[in-house]
Amino acid sequence: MLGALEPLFPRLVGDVGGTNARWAWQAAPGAALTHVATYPCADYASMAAVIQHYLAEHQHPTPAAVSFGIATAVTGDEVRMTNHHWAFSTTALQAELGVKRLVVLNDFAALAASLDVLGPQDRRAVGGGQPVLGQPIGVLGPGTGLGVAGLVCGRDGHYVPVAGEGGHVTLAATDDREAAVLAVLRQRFGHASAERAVCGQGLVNLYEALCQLDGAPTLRLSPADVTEAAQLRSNPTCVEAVHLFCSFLGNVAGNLALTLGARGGIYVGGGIVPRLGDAFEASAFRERFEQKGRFTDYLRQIPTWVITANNPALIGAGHSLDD
Ligand SMILES: Nc1ncnc2c1ncn2[C@@H]1O[C@H](COP(=O)(O)OP(=O)(O)OP(=O)(O)O)[C@@H](O)[C@H]1O
Repeated sequence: MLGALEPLFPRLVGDVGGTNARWAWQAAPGAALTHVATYPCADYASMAAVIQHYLAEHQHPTPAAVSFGIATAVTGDEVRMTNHHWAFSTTALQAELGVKRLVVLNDFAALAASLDVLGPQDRRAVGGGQPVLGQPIGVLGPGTGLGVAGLVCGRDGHYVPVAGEGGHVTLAATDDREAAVLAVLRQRFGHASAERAVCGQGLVNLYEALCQLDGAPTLRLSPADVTEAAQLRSNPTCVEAVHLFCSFLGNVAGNLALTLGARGGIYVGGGIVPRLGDAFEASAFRERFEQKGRFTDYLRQIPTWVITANNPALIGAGHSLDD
């Protein structure tokens, strides 16, 4: 029989994406997370280096336990990031840090692990629908990549995160313009996955595909340039790129809801959607989420929320040390 895990404190919890590594400290059971700090991954040679930098900067002792979510599939001791060059062995990292317990999990599994404790103040609804208690929940979020995970409820009422690599599912079109854009992406990448359109670089890919289709000059733009030009309405191709981004995200979110039977709701996380502001609510996201033929009524009942809580994945990483 499995015994309960010894509660180890103090703890370091983290959320490591392709661009940013966020860390926080939890001194004792039930204590709030403190010393939340974000570091650009590109500034550090390795995972151990950024952790040691955080601990030194905040003058923390060696923690008893460390848990972090990371943007990749975690399938064994060797962990290699999808959108960044860091790779490490979990056992070697634990030895290097000198901690009693180290938990490494997929970043969206960590985010999923926080969802059942989020309250109405931690999310903003986009569209209608009501959550059904005890039913599966889905979460997806465009950032450097596109993270996707689920949360399913066991017979004891306890929710368990399900990690997957749903960002790499094949993207589908819902109209002729999307089909034309997909053809360009397929030509360029071979496989046009959801992540090729629905992430930071995806915004740029969409913009460039539209320029190619329309025979327009292609500017060298960053993801932030695309959303800024769309917000200012200074570049119609950028406006359309953001429109397609939201449309594809709605389509993928609807697919996730159908696949999981996510009548507990779908959450949208990641760094990009909150930056779109009100434009996201006014976008095609919800319409595309619901637009699934004979299952439109089913999807209409499912709420979709944008996560507004600060650093929920850090809370989820902490929960993972107790499970
Ligand atoms: N204003 C903006 N509009 C659109 N995209 C932006 C904006 N600012 C930054 N980005 C893009 O957001 C992405 C980073 O997202 P996020 O902050 O969620 O990072 P992350 O957690 O490291 O990512 P991930 O977990 O997906 O690996 C980058 O691709 C960046 O170019």
